[in-house]
Amino acid sequence: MSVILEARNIVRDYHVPGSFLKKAKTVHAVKGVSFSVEKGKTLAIVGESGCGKSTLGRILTLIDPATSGDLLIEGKKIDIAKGDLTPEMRRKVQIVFQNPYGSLNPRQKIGDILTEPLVINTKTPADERRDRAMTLLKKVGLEEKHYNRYPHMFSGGQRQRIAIARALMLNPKLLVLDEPVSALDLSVQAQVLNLLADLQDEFQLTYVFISHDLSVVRYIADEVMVMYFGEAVEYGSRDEVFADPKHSYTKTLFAATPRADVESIRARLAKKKAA
Ligand SMILES: Nc1ncnc2c1ncn2[C@@H]1O[C@H](COP(=O)(O)OP(=O)(O)OP(=O)(O)O)[C@@H](O)[C@H]1O
Repeated sequence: MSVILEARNIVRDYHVPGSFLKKAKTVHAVKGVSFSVEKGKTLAIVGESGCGKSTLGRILTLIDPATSGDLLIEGKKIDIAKGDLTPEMRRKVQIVFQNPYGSLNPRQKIGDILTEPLVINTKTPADERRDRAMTLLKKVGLEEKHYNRYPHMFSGGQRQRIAIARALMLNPKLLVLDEPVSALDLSVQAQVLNLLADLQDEFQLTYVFISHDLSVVRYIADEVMVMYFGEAVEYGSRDEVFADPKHSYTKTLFAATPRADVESIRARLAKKKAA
């Protein structure tokens, strides 16, 4: 199995300037985190609000620079302090955000939202851009007629499908999924998670799945990393971590999590394993 992404000792400090009433301070959001993800696999990064998981997700997609550490994409080292990715490297990693209402420009038609990454990053001719957008619309369970509609005409689940299609337009190797289903109803969550599993199979995608929801993580992850105050306190295969959590924080986290109705995801994964 080939490693698509390797993160070595990633650190991110935020310097918060002082004011008349408050002293300046440094927030240590990520404190030296290392992990790797193999092609076609899903690493879930779990932890409660403020543990640094979104910061890490933004570093992986180079939206946010790291203070120090190394990031290797397909073995090639990226300067993450500068975030100077070549267009080719930038295409390899894409992100889907939590909020399907905020992440799509309300003034753009779906066709323009989908083709924009190709306009910005490639010289793909207009007719090919349109063809690719149409193909991906169908792959995510939408229809060609949706191409000329606006985001407000879609439900939350459909908008997240559009955001997933947009992330796939550049044919990436790795998707960072930052709480991609947390804003959706449970039944819609299951549909979107099943879609992600199908797309992963079809395109051999690698996922970094950021979530606070253990019941979702349990069914989609191959590997799990639990973060606590900027540190990775647990890291291993899903079965190991769930069967035998080592850190007291993980034990507390697991004990406090109700099981959600994710039977369809469980069935989908059982089928995948049996195949
Ligand atoms: N731009 C910033 N400036 C200063 N501090 C920040 C900034 N962004 C994040 N932080 C701090 O870094 C820490 C980690 O934040 P981060 O958003 O990564 O956590 P999280 O686990 O993703 O939480 P959530 O799920 O609520 O988004 C928090 O203490 C947060 O307040």
